[in-house]
Amino acid sequence: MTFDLASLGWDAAYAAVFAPCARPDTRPARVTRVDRGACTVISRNGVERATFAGTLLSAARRDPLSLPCAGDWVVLRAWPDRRTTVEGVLPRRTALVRSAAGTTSHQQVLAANVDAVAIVEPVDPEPDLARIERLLTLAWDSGAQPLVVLTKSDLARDPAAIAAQIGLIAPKTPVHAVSTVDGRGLHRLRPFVGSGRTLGLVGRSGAGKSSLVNALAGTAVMGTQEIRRVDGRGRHTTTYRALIPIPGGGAVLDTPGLRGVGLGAADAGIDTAFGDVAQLAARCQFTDCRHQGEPGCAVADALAVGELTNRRWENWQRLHREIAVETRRNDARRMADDRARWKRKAQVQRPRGVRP
Ligand SMILES: Nc1nc2c(ncn2[C@@H]2O[C@H](COP(=O)(O)OP(=O)(O)OP(=O)(O)O)[C@@H](O)[C@H]2O)c(=O)[nH]1
Ligand SMILES: [Zn+2]
Repeated sequence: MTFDLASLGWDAAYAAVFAPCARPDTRPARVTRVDRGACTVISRNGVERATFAGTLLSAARRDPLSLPCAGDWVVLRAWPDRRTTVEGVLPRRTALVRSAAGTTSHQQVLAANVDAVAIVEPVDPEPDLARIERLLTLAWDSGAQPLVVLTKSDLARDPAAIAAQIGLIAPKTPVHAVSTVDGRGLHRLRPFVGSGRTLGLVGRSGAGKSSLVNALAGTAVMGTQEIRRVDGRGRHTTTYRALIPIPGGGAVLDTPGLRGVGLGAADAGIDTAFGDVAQLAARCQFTDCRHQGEPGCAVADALAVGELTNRRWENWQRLHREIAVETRRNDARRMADDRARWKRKAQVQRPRGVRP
């Protein structure tokens, strides 16, 4: 069986980056999931399992984000003893990165090389606006096009009205209400999983991501919550990320239900996700306005007339603080890493028996 990698997004630009690694025993592949220190990939030969090359593992000690993750294009190598290894990861075009809950210093790539990121949020119970804003910030920072998918719209009386409301907090972002029960709205998502295109899904556990994957892929490829509930372990979340090819189309990349999503250093995302607030802030009389009662503050004026809600303003401030703290922490860690590296280097270079 040969698999057409172009349907998964392989193109001339990826081929050009891969070219220097092209050898009779190497081939390109896309990672569909990572678990237990190895990964499942799709190459032209179809689905394969591969372990990580030693060079990859030692690079990961310096930069954990460099390890392969779902959606990555990688250089696969076949060994005479039938082992298959991942030798390298091609540069990511987009990367959805979060800071793990609690340990904000630990970052994790949730999805690589997705063209669009769907923030999946149910209409019932009521959508959580702060969570949507947080995930939009992360999505804009990834480099991919965000969209909001409101699931379970069969449970709402007026899903179009809810979508319009969400549109107000999601500048430049399409908002689609869908239902996997009656199928409404799903056709609007088709273009995002057309041939060569990959749609990433993020959202809390139970938002309806697995059901969406099944509806888009046309088969029950992902276990939904109902199925997992009977496995007796009481676990409700998808434990692995998975890139799933869509028959006749591209792919969808599901991520596990996220509880705490730290923003990391997603400063590039926040100005777009909150484009309206950024524009307001730029209109303040003083360029260094802190929007805390200074004269001529456009933010204060907008809050006074209700053009900007207190809820959105407070969330913007919260997310901004979080990014600032994380950026400082990252800088401090980078400096400590650099110092440690220099120290090691100095020890290696110092001739034996010579004391400084
Ligand atoms: N009424 C209705 N229920 C839905 C719809 N989509 C999903 N559900 C239900 O919502 C629950 C959660 O759906 P899942 O698809 O498992 O949610 P998930 O986001 O994949 O959850 P995790 O795998 O834990 O991340 C299940 O009981 C589904 O049957 C929908 O369109 N309408
Ligand atoms: Zn101001």
